[in-house]
Amino acid sequence: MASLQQSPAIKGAKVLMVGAGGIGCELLKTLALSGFEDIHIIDMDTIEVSNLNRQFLFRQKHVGQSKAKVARDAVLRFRPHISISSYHANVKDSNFNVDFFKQFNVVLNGLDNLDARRHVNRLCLAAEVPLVESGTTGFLGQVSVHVKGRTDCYECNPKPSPKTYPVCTITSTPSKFVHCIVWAKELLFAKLFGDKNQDNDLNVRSSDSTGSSEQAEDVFERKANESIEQYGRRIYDHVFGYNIEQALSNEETWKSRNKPRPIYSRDVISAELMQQNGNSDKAGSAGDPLSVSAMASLGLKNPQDLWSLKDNSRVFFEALKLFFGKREKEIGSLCFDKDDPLAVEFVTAAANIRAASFGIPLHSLFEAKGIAGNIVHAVATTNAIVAGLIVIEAIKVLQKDFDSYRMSYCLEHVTQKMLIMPVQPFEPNKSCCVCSETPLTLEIDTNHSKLRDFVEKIVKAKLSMTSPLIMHGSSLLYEVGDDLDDAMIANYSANLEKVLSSLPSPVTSGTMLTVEDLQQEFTCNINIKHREEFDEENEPDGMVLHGWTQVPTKPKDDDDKPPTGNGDSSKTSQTETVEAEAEVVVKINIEEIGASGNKRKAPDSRDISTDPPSNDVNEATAANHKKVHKIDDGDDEEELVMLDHWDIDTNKKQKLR
Ligand SMILES: Nc1ncnc2c1ncn2[C@@H]1O[C@H](COP(=O)(O)OP(=O)(O)OP(=O)(O)O)[C@@H](O)[C@H]1O
Ligand SMILES: [Zn+2]
Repeated sequence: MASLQQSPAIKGAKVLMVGAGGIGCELLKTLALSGFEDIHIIDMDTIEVSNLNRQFLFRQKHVGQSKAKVARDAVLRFRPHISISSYHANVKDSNFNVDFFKQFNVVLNGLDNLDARRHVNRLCLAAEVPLVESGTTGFLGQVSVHVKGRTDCYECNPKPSPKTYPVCTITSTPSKFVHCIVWAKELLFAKLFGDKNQDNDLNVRSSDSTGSSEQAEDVFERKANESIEQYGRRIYDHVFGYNIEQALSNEETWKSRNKPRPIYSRDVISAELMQQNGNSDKAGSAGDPLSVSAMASLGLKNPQDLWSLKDNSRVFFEALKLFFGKREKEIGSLCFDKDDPLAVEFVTAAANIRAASFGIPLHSLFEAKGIAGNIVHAVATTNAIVAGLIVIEAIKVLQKDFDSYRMSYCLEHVTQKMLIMPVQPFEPNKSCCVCSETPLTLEIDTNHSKLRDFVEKIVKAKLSMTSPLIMHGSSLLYEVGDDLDDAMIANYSANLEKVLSSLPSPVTSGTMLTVEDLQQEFTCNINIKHREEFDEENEPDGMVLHGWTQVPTKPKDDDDKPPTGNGDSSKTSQTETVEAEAEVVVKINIEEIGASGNKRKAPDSRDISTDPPSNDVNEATAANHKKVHKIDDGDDEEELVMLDHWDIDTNKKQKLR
């Protein structure tokens, strides 16, 4: 270490760290102790109590303060002679442009989301600064080096997309606890407490036994003069009783499935118990919404206890009562938040009651919260190992030791006698639209899709552009920027509402659009192909982008039977972001690791899934579809999306277990 600390390459290096969270805290400490003397940190967050168990540079007294600044101050206390600059800001802010990035010798990412990682990747490519990228999920971790022209870029390889479930699995035929959680948080919670105008696939048929044509929406509206107990019972009986009876009446659905059992509140909770349910005085104060808790009110203490159907029903009623009693102002604008205790209690109870109805094992609040909040518990040691690996790669980059660059994977179980698996970096993917400027193809209905749809669903959501500019030949269709005059703003706003074929410079089949992000200095050409029909379940955007390196969303659980005519699966899949942001991808084909155990031949570009074997769009897409591996979302274990070697022929799932 002493000799390393003296190395001019390290001492003279100017390093940018993005993210001062779990990995970032470890990284800053390791950089400082390894002899780095000029470190810059960007982090947009403030410190939360939940960070303190692993982000060891922070203490209780720092809660609410800037992570970047507190991390800087903490390290300067034991390395006072070095220079650390902190920026409490979003790395996507316009002042962190290519010129800003150019001043650094290497950039080190300790981020937690795809969008920011992509953004930094593009800036590093444009500024020609090497990037060391990292990620951890529980015991799994990964570090990779990206140097323009020598290795792949961060976006050369596909990334897993959020897990989605077919609507009818969620609304009608759940078979796993996670399906009940998605139903409880994205449908029931959203329906009762969220924005009334948003799309919601909850079965909203009237519960009116007289068969009147009561409007569906009314079922979830609290009626005038209806007590909260009456309202709660009506909702309960509607969603757990009446809706299940309705579903049962479709016999086809249950030919190959276990029939659910309708549950009515009167069978679970007596009128007397309902009256005594909960002690609101103990439930927390309306002035502090996050202190309000049905568990406290009911005297339920241990979040790891498994509640009975009766207890879940009590929590359901109590949580509903507390939302209306203590948090009424928020009703209509709430979104599920894993850090909102009352929301977690309600969702746990509702999911468990639904699970009981469908014969699915019930779960504790602790477990349900983990599933609902997509929580994979962070392991401080993994962060520390990954930080060490980042510094090792950074030093190689600074010493221009190209042949020694490695991607490293932290494994959960020893594999080939190793827990940390180093492999040679990939070569650049010649079809990568980011580093190889290969054009993309977009299938879209040019007569129905508006420019706004294209901007939101493709330019922002898929291409992660922050300040896009869209051109058709020399005609500018859309632009974002601070320096636009009123006439331009009005013109672009009008364009957003026009369908593509009616734009001033019409976009039709065969058009090539150029989309550019000025901040990222990233330009991308998109060939437009007119198409009219899209599969609502598999192509919910109503447009399909080809040649882009995101793994297509796998539309169905393998073990979910096809819907058998339940009738209400007409919309998009429910998005269940079990793996959405923690996108660690383990891409090792164990067999490819040579006898020495630490080498992997850099694959030729055909090995990389995003480099399809032919230019045929459909063939490439079909191949990509074959290569999607399923998250096995078993109810009681966390597993990871495994992208193995992406070999079209072998297409096998590898579990590191
Ligand atoms: N666009 C961005 N600009 C700057 N910092 C970012 C950006 N996106 C994410 N980060 C930072 O990256 C860090 C990631 O750290 P980590 O994964 O430990 O997340 P966390 O928010 O601290 O923890 P948790 O999500 O578990 O509560 C966070 O501190 C976050 O603020
Ligand atoms: Zn690339």
